[in-house]
Amino acid sequence: MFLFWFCMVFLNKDFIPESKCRVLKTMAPILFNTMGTDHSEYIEEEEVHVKNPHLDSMEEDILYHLDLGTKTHNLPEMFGDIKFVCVGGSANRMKSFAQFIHQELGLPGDNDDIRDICAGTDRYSMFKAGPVLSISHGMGVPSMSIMLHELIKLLHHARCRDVILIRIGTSGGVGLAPGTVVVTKQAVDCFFQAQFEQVVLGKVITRSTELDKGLAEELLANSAEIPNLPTVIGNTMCTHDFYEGQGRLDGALCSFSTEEKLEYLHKAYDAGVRNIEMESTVFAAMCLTCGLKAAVVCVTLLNRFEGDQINTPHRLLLEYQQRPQVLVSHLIKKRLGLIQ
Ligand SMILES: O=P(O)(O)O[C@H]1O[C@H](CO)[C@@H](O)[C@H]1O
Ligand SMILES: O=c1cc[nH]c(=O)[nH]1
Repeated sequence: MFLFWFCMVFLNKDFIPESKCRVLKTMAPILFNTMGTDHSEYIEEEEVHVKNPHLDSMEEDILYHLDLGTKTHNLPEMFGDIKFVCVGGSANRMKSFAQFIHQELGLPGDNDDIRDICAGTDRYSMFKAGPVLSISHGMGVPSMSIMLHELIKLLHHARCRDVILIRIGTSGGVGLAPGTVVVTKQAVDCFFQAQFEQVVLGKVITRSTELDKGLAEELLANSAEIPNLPTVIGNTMCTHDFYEGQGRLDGALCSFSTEEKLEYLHKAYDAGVRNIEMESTVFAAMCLTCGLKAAVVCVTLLNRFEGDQINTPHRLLLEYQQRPQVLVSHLIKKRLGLIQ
């Protein structure tokens, strides 16, 4: 009880500077986690909700594709302090993001020592830097969905609280200059609807893909504080294919004309779509259902009104990929009170 009142007094904004207050507020749930459950009466914290009644009766939960489990690993000890989870398609990108954020947060130790927590499987890669978890999800909805099932259970078993999830990805731009960062307003399907359809036992279940508005606005406001980071807010279309599914003329198959392609992309633009990628709807839907605040931040690699092939030099592509990382790192540092 002493610890509780100590923290309540100490977290009072009038008592200490705002920057320190934010760091302590971030740490407070970790302190409170060690104190039993009654603190929830006093401090509002968002738990990670799994929506599966069967989980409670399972003696052990094996997170097969992450090579982790509730009996083999002490998940609260390994992950209980996680506050930010960043996900992206490629293992290398997520490793360099973990190294980058390690450096940006001024964490102790050498960022070359950051190891892949999921090294026992080659399905996904996961890296931890202080309160930040960085995980790869592969390409497409099924790959993202499997990773998210296991990640959300992991956060639940680890008793994490107040976690936000951000996808940092790449995309095709619609009417935007290559290199523009798009903060997603709404994740929409290929009919421009803000919904995700999952077939369960032969029936279609439709889930909302609403993202956290406050978080998207915060990211957009943060982008204005960073030089050379052209950023817009707009809808992101999620497709189940990179080629025909995104109206490309350069796949192994193509059943439409250039005019039909452009007509579709213009319709998408008129519906508010500013970029196209392949995971945002399932990401948004699963996070929303489980009470997790989520955002999607993708850089555009090309303007789809002008072409389909990604012929940007490799060096420039790498620089573009870093832009969502720079923006998200800025947000994390601000939230932790490390910058004003
Ligand atoms: O840049 P990432 O996160 O890999 O995502 C985008 O790139 C892949 C296609 O090249 C798709 O997975 C698409 O969503
Ligand atoms: O055009 C693009 C570029 C990256 N990722 C996509 O899904 N589409």
